[in-house]
Amino acid sequence: MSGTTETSGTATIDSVPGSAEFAARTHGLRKTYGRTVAVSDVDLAVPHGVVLGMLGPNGSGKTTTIRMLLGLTLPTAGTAELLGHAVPEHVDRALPRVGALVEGPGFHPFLSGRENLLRSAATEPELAGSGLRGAVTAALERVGLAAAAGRKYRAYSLGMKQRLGLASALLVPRELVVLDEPTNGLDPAGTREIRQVIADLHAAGTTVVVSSHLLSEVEATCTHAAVLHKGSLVTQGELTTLLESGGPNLVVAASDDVAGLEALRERGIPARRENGALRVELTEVDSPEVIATLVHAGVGVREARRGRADLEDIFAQLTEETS
Ligand SMILES: Nc1ncnc2c1ncn2[C@@H]1O[C@H](COP(=O)(O)OP(=O)(O)OP(=O)(O)O)[C@@H](O)[C@H]1O
Repeated sequence: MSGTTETSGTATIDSVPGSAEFAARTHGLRKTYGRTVAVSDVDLAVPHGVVLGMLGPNGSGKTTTIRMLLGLTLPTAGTAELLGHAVPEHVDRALPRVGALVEGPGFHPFLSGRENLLRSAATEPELAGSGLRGAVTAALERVGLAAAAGRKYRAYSLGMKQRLGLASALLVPRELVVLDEPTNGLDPAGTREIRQVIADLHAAGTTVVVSSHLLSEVEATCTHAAVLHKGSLVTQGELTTLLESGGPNLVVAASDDVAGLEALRERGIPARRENGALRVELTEVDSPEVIATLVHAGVGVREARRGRADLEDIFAQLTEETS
Protein backbone atom coordinates (compact mmCIF):
# COMPACT_ATOMS: atom_id res chain seq x y z
CA MET A 1 0.00 0.00 0.00
CA SER A 2 1.42 3.41 -0.94
CA GLY A 3 -0.02 5.25 2.07
CA THR A 4 -1.15 8.19 -0.04
CA THR A 5 -4.20 6.72 -1.73
CA GLU A 6 -6.72 5.82 0.92
CA THR A 7 -10.45 5.65 0.50
CA SER A 8 -12.09 9.00 0.95
CA GLY A 9 -14.22 7.62 3.83
CA THR A 10 -11.17 6.71 5.83
CA ALA A 11 -9.47 10.01 5.08
CA THR A 12 -12.50 11.99 6.29
CA ILE A 13 -12.77 10.04 9.51
CA ASP A 14 -9.06 10.39 10.09
CA SER A 15 -9.23 14.15 9.94
CA VAL A 16 -11.70 14.28 12.84
CA PRO A 17 -10.30 12.03 15.58
CA GLY A 18 -12.88 10.52 17.90
CA SER A 19 -15.76 11.14 15.52
CA ALA A 20 -15.75 7.66 14.01
CA GLU A 21 -19.07 5.84 13.91
CA PHE A 22 -17.46 2.67 15.24
CA ALA A 23 -14.73 2.14 17.81
CA ALA A 24 -13.21 -0.50 15.57
CA ARG A 25 -14.03 -1.64 12.10
CA THR A 26 -12.70 -3.93 9.39
CA HIS A 27 -13.61 -4.37 5.73
CA GLY A 28 -12.80 -7.55 3.83
CA LEU A 29 -10.00 -8.31 6.24
CA ARG A 30 -7.99 -11.34 5.18
CA LYS A 31 -4.82 -13.02 6.33
CA THR A 32 -3.15 -16.04 4.82
CA TYR A 33 -0.05 -17.89 5.96
CA GLY A 34 1.08 -19.87 2.94
CA ARG A 35 -1.91 -21.98 2.11
CA THR A 36 -3.53 -21.49 5.53
CA VAL A 37 -6.37 -18.97 5.47
CA ALA A 38 -6.32 -17.61 9.04
CA VAL A 39 -8.90 -14.83 8.46
CA SER A 40 -11.20 -14.55 5.47
CA ASP A 41 -13.14 -11.44 4.39
CA VAL A 42 -14.03 -10.26 7.88
CA ASP A 43 -16.28 -7.18 8.11
CA LEU A 44 -16.32 -6.45 11.81
CA ALA A 45 -18.07 -3.43 13.29
CA VAL A 46 -17.66 -2.59 16.98
CA PRO A 47 -20.02 0.19 18.13
CA HIS A 48 -18.83 2.62 20.81
CA GLY A 49 -19.50 1.67 24.41
CA VAL A 50 -20.22 -2.02 23.89
CA VAL A 51 -18.51 -5.09 25.30
CA LEU A 52 -18.04 -7.25 22.24
CA GLY A 53 -17.14 -10.90 22.67
CA MET A 54 -15.18 -12.31 19.78
CA LEU A 55 -16.18 -15.91 19.97
CA GLY A 56 -14.77 -18.94 18.21
CA PRO A 57 -13.00 -22.23 18.79
CA ASN A 58 -9.20 -22.49 18.82
CA GLY A 59 -7.78 -21.60 15.43
CA SER A 60 -10.89 -19.72 14.23
CA GLY A 61 -8.92 -16.51 13.64
CA LYS A 62 -9.62 -14.43 16.76
CA THR A 63 -6.01 -13.62 17.63
CA THR A 64 -5.08 -12.90 14.01
CA THR A 65 -8.06 -10.52 13.64
CA ILE A 66 -7.14 -8.73 16.86
CA ARG A 67 -3.49 -8.47 15.85
CA MET A 68 -4.47 -6.94 12.50
CA LEU A 69 -6.81 -4.49 14.25
CA LEU A 70 -3.97 -3.34 16.48
CA GLY A 71 -1.49 -3.06 13.63
CA LEU A 72 0.66 -5.92 14.98
CA THR A 73 0.13 -8.12 11.90
CA LEU A 74 -0.30 -6.84 8.36
CA PRO A 75 -3.40 -8.03 6.50
CA THR A 76 -3.05 -9.89 3.20
CA ALA A 77 -6.09 -7.92 1.99
CA GLY A 78 -8.77 -5.60 3.36
CA THR A 79 -8.69 -2.61 5.68
CA ALA A 80 -9.01 -1.91 9.39
CA GLU A 81 -9.83 1.17 11.44
CA LEU A 82 -9.22 1.79 15.10
CA LEU A 83 -11.08 4.74 16.68
CA GLY A 84 -11.49 6.09 13.16
CA HIS A 85 -7.83 5.86 12.18
CA ALA A 86 -6.65 3.65 9.35
CA VAL A 87 -4.54 0.72 10.52
CA PRO A 88 -1.64 0.25 10.11
CA GLU A 89 -1.03 3.62 8.40
CA HIS A 90 -2.19 5.86 11.28
CA VAL A 91 -2.38 3.38 14.13
CA ASP A 92 -0.05 5.59 16.20
CA ARG A 93 -2.85 8.18 16.40
CA ALA A 94 -5.24 5.66 17.93
CA LEU A 95 -2.94 3.64 20.17
CA PRO A 96 -2.61 6.12 23.09
CA ARG A 97 -6.38 5.70 23.60
CA VAL A 98 -6.29 1.91 23.22
CA GLY A 99 -5.30 -0.61 25.89
CA ALA A 100 -4.46 -4.09 24.69
CA LEU A 101 -3.71 -7.47 26.16
CA VAL A 102 -2.44 -9.82 23.47
CA GLU A 103 -0.12 -12.81 23.59
CA GLY A 104 3.46 -12.12 24.57
CA PRO A 105 3.27 -8.61 26.09
CA GLY A 106 7.07 -8.59 26.25
CA PHE A 107 7.73 -8.21 29.97
CA HIS A 108 11.24 -8.59 31.32
CA PRO A 109 11.64 -11.93 33.17
CA PHE A 110 14.18 -10.65 35.71
CA LEU A 111 12.28 -7.53 36.72
CA SER A 112 9.44 -7.51 39.23
CA GLY A 113 5.84 -6.96 38.21
CA ARG A 114 6.01 -3.39 39.50
CA GLU A 115 9.29 -2.65 37.73
CA ASN A 116 7.90 -4.02 34.49
CA LEU A 117 4.82 -1.84 34.81
CA LEU A 118 6.95 1.21 35.56
CA ARG A 119 8.75 0.57 32.27
CA SER A 120 5.41 0.30 30.44
CA ALA A 121 4.15 3.44 32.19
CA ALA A 122 7.22 5.38 31.06
CA THR A 123 6.06 4.96 27.45
CA GLU A 124 2.65 6.53 28.18
CA PRO A 125 2.80 10.26 27.28
CA GLU A 126 -0.10 10.94 29.65
CA LEU A 127 1.92 9.72 32.61
CA ALA A 128 5.05 11.76 31.98
CA GLY A 129 6.23 13.16 35.29
CA SER A 130 4.62 12.70 38.67
CA GLY A 131 1.65 10.45 37.86
CA LEU A 132 3.72 7.41 37.03
CA ARG A 133 4.08 5.58 40.37
CA GLY A 134 0.52 6.24 41.44
CA ALA A 135 -0.84 4.91 38.13
CA VAL A 136 1.24 1.75 38.47
CA THR A 137 0.07 1.12 42.03
CA ALA A 138 -3.57 1.71 41.04
CA ALA A 139 -3.29 -0.65 38.06
CA LEU A 140 -1.69 -3.37 40.21
CA GLU A 141 -4.47 -3.07 42.76
CA ARG A 142 -7.14 -3.13 40.10
CA VAL A 143 -6.03 -6.54 38.83
CA GLY A 144 -5.36 -8.01 42.29
CA LEU A 145 -1.59 -8.09 41.91
CA ALA A 146 -0.54 -5.58 44.58
CA ALA A 147 0.71 -8.25 47.01
CA ALA A 148 2.84 -9.96 44.34
CA ALA A 149 4.12 -6.73 42.78
CA GLY A 150 7.66 -7.19 44.14
CA ARG A 151 8.14 -10.71 42.76
CA LYS A 152 10.12 -11.34 39.57
CA TYR A 153 8.03 -11.75 36.44
CA ARG A 154 9.63 -15.12 35.66
CA ALA A 155 8.24 -16.49 38.95
CA TYR A 156 4.69 -15.45 38.04
CA SER A 157 2.07 -18.06 37.20
CA LEU A 158 0.30 -17.80 33.83
CA GLY A 159 -2.65 -16.16 35.58
CA MET A 160 -0.40 -13.55 37.22
CA LYS A 161 1.24 -12.84 33.85
CA GLN A 162 -2.22 -12.31 32.37
CA ARG A 163 -3.09 -9.91 35.17
CA LEU A 164 0.11 -7.94 34.68
CA GLY A 165 -0.68 -7.65 30.97
CA LEU A 166 -4.13 -6.37 31.89
CA ALA A 167 -2.65 -3.90 34.38
CA SER A 168 -0.40 -2.59 31.61
CA ALA A 169 -3.42 -2.14 29.32
CA LEU A 170 -5.21 -0.17 32.05
CA LEU A 171 -2.44 2.19 33.15
CA VAL A 172 -4.29 5.19 31.78
CA PRO A 173 -8.00 5.67 30.98
CA ARG A 174 -8.76 4.17 27.56
CA GLU A 175 -11.48 4.64 24.99
CA LEU A 176 -11.05 1.09 23.74
CA VAL A 177 -9.63 -1.97 25.48
CA VAL A 178 -8.83 -5.11 23.48
CA LEU A 179 -8.27 -8.32 25.44
CA ASP A 180 -7.26 -11.58 23.79
CA GLU A 181 -8.42 -14.52 25.95
CA PRO A 182 -7.88 -12.58 29.21
CA THR A 183 -9.03 -15.41 31.49
CA ASN A 184 -6.58 -17.95 30.02
CA GLY A 185 -4.76 -19.62 32.90
CA LEU A 186 -6.86 -17.96 35.59
CA ASP A 187 -8.62 -19.81 38.40
CA PRO A 188 -12.35 -19.14 39.03
CA ALA A 189 -11.57 -16.29 41.45
CA GLY A 190 -9.23 -14.68 38.91
CA THR A 191 -11.86 -15.11 36.20
CA ARG A 192 -14.43 -13.32 38.38
CA GLU A 193 -11.99 -10.46 38.94
CA ILE A 194 -11.42 -10.04 35.20
CA ARG A 195 -15.19 -10.04 34.65
CA GLN A 196 -15.47 -7.29 37.24
CA VAL A 197 -12.74 -5.25 35.53
CA ILE A 198 -14.63 -5.60 32.22
CA ALA A 199 -17.90 -4.58 33.91
CA ASP A 200 -16.19 -1.53 35.46
CA LEU A 201 -14.73 -0.51 32.09
CA HIS A 202 -18.16 -0.86 30.50
CA ALA A 203 -19.77 1.23 33.25
CA ALA A 204 -17.16 3.93 32.62
CA GLY A 205 -18.12 4.02 28.92
CA THR A 206 -15.04 2.24 27.59
CA THR A 207 -15.53 0.01 24.56
CA VAL A 208 -14.19 -3.49 25.18
CA VAL A 209 -13.34 -6.19 22.63
CA VAL A 210 -12.66 -9.50 24.36
CA SER A 211 -11.91 -12.78 22.63
CA SER A 212 -12.86 -16.10 24.13
CA HIS A 213 -13.48 -19.69 23.15
CA LEU A 214 -15.79 -19.98 26.17
CA LEU A 215 -19.44 -19.34 25.42
CA SER A 216 -20.29 -18.98 29.11
CA GLU A 217 -17.67 -16.26 29.36
CA VAL A 218 -19.22 -14.26 26.54
CA GLU A 219 -22.75 -14.76 27.88
CA ALA A 220 -21.66 -13.50 31.30
CA THR A 221 -19.70 -10.42 30.27
CA CYS A 222 -20.68 -9.17 26.82
CA THR A 223 -23.38 -6.95 25.34
CA HIS A 224 -22.43 -7.91 21.76
CA ALA A 225 -20.90 -10.93 20.08
CA ALA A 226 -19.04 -11.64 16.87
CA VAL A 227 -18.76 -15.31 16.00
CA LEU A 228 -15.76 -16.51 14.01
CA HIS A 229 -15.59 -19.94 12.42
CA LYS A 230 -12.70 -21.14 10.31
CA GLY A 231 -11.54 -17.57 9.76
CA SER A 232 -14.95 -16.23 8.66
CA LEU A 233 -17.30 -14.00 10.60
CA VAL A 234 -20.55 -15.98 10.71
CA THR A 235 -22.59 -13.47 12.70
CA GLN A 236 -22.28 -10.32 14.80
CA GLY A 237 -24.63 -8.13 16.75
CA GLU A 238 -26.30 -7.60 20.11
CA LEU A 239 -26.17 -10.65 22.32
CA THR A 240 -29.86 -10.44 23.20
CA THR A 241 -30.81 -10.34 19.49
CA LEU A 242 -28.54 -13.29 18.83
CA LEU A 243 -30.08 -15.25 21.68
CA GLU A 244 -33.60 -14.40 20.51
CA SER A 245 -32.73 -15.71 17.05
CA GLY A 246 -32.45 -19.20 18.50
CA GLY A 247 -35.75 -21.04 18.35
CA PRO A 248 -37.42 -23.09 21.08
CA ASN A 249 -35.82 -26.35 22.20
CA LEU A 250 -36.89 -29.57 23.84
CA VAL A 251 -34.44 -31.14 26.27
CA VAL A 252 -35.13 -34.87 26.53
CA ALA A 253 -33.71 -37.31 29.06
CA ALA A 254 -33.85 -40.54 27.07
CA SER A 255 -33.06 -44.15 27.95
CA ASP A 256 -30.53 -44.30 25.10
CA ASP A 257 -29.42 -40.92 23.77
CA VAL A 258 -27.24 -42.41 21.00
CA ALA A 259 -30.15 -44.39 19.54
CA GLY A 260 -32.44 -41.43 20.17
CA LEU A 261 -30.19 -39.04 18.28
CA GLU A 262 -30.00 -41.45 15.36
CA ALA A 263 -33.79 -41.82 15.23
CA LEU A 264 -34.32 -38.05 15.27
CA ARG A 265 -31.69 -37.39 12.62
CA GLU A 266 -33.21 -40.08 10.40
CA ARG A 267 -36.45 -38.08 10.50
CA GLY A 268 -34.51 -34.89 9.68
CA ILE A 269 -35.09 -33.40 13.15
CA PRO A 270 -32.07 -31.31 14.24
CA ALA A 271 -30.77 -32.51 17.61
CA ARG A 272 -27.57 -33.04 19.53
CA ARG A 273 -26.38 -34.73 22.69
CA GLU A 274 -25.72 -32.46 25.65
CA ASN A 275 -24.85 -33.42 29.22
CA GLY A 276 -26.38 -36.90 28.95
CA ALA A 277 -29.61 -35.59 27.37
CA LEU A 278 -30.84 -34.74 23.89
CA ARG A 279 -31.39 -31.13 22.90
CA VAL A 280 -33.86 -31.00 20.04
CA GLU A 281 -34.68 -27.95 17.93
CA LEU A 282 -38.40 -27.28 17.68
CA THR A 283 -38.28 -25.01 14.64
CA GLU A 284 -39.82 -27.53 12.21
CA VAL A 285 -41.53 -29.96 14.58
CA ASP A 286 -43.36 -29.83 17.90
CA SER A 287 -42.76 -31.76 21.12
CA PRO A 288 -45.29 -34.62 20.58
CA GLU A 289 -43.66 -35.52 17.25
CA VAL A 290 -40.23 -35.62 18.87
CA ILE A 291 -41.43 -37.88 21.66
CA ALA A 292 -43.38 -40.13 19.24
CA THR A 293 -40.27 -40.50 17.07
CA LEU A 294 -38.21 -41.56 20.06
CA VAL A 295 -40.81 -43.96 21.44
CA HIS A 296 -41.29 -45.46 17.98
CA ALA A 297 -37.58 -46.19 17.83
CA GLY A 298 -37.82 -48.01 21.17
CA VAL A 299 -36.15 -45.19 23.09
CA GLY A 300 -37.70 -44.46 26.49
CA VAL A 301 -38.41 -40.82 27.43
CA ARG A 302 -37.81 -40.18 31.13
CA GLU A 303 -38.31 -36.41 31.05
CA ALA A 304 -38.87 -33.69 28.46
CA ARG A 305 -38.92 -29.95 29.03
CA ARG A 306 -39.10 -26.97 26.72
CA GLY A 307 -36.52 -24.22 26.77
CA ARG A 308 -34.98 -21.56 24.59
CA ALA A 309 -31.80 -22.05 22.65
CA ASP A 310 -28.77 -20.80 24.53
CA LEU A 311 -25.60 -19.40 23.05
CA GLU A 312 -24.17 -22.90 22.75
CA ASP A 313 -27.08 -24.04 20.54
CA ILE A 314 -26.89 -20.95 18.39
CA PHE A 315 -23.15 -21.35 18.07
CA ALA A 316 -23.59 -25.03 17.10
CA GLN A 317 -26.20 -24.07 14.49
CA LEU A 318 -24.07 -21.29 13.02
CA THR A 319 -20.93 -23.36 12.81
CA GLU A 320 -22.68 -26.48 11.49
CA GLU A 321 -24.22 -24.46 8.67
CA THR A 322 -20.82 -23.26 7.51
CA SER A 323 -18.92 -26.54 8.07
N1 LIG B 1 2.17 -16.82 12.46
C1 LIG B 1 1.45 -17.80 11.93
N2 LIG B 1 1.96 -18.63 11.00
C2 LIG B 1 1.24 -19.62 10.44
N3 LIG B 1 -0.05 -19.87 10.75
C3 LIG B 1 -0.63 -19.09 11.67
C4 LIG B 1 0.07 -18.02 12.30
N4 LIG B 1 -0.78 -17.40 13.16
C5 LIG B 1 -1.95 -18.06 13.07
N5 LIG B 1 -1.87 -19.07 12.18
C6 LIG B 1 -2.96 -19.99 11.81
O1 LIG B 1 -4.11 -19.21 11.52
C7 LIG B 1 -5.29 -19.82 12.04
C8 LIG B 1 -6.00 -18.86 12.99
O2 LIG B 1 -5.22 -18.72 14.17
P1 LIG B 1 -5.58 -17.73 15.35
O3 LIG B 1 -4.48 -17.82 16.37
O4 LIG B 1 -5.92 -16.40 14.82
O5 LIG B 1 -6.89 -18.38 15.92
P2 LIG B 1 -7.59 -18.18 17.33
O6 LIG B 1 -9.04 -18.22 17.09
O7 LIG B 1 -7.03 -16.98 18.02
O8 LIG B 1 -7.14 -19.47 18.10
P3 LIG B 1 -6.58 -19.64 19.61
O9 LIG B 1 -7.78 -19.52 20.48
O10 LIG B 1 -6.00 -21.02 19.58
O11 LIG B 1 -5.55 -18.57 19.80
C9 LIG B 1 -4.83 -21.14 12.67
O12 LIG B 1 -4.97 -22.16 11.70
C10 LIG B 1 -3.37 -20.89 12.96
O13 LIG B 1 -2.66 -22.10 12.97
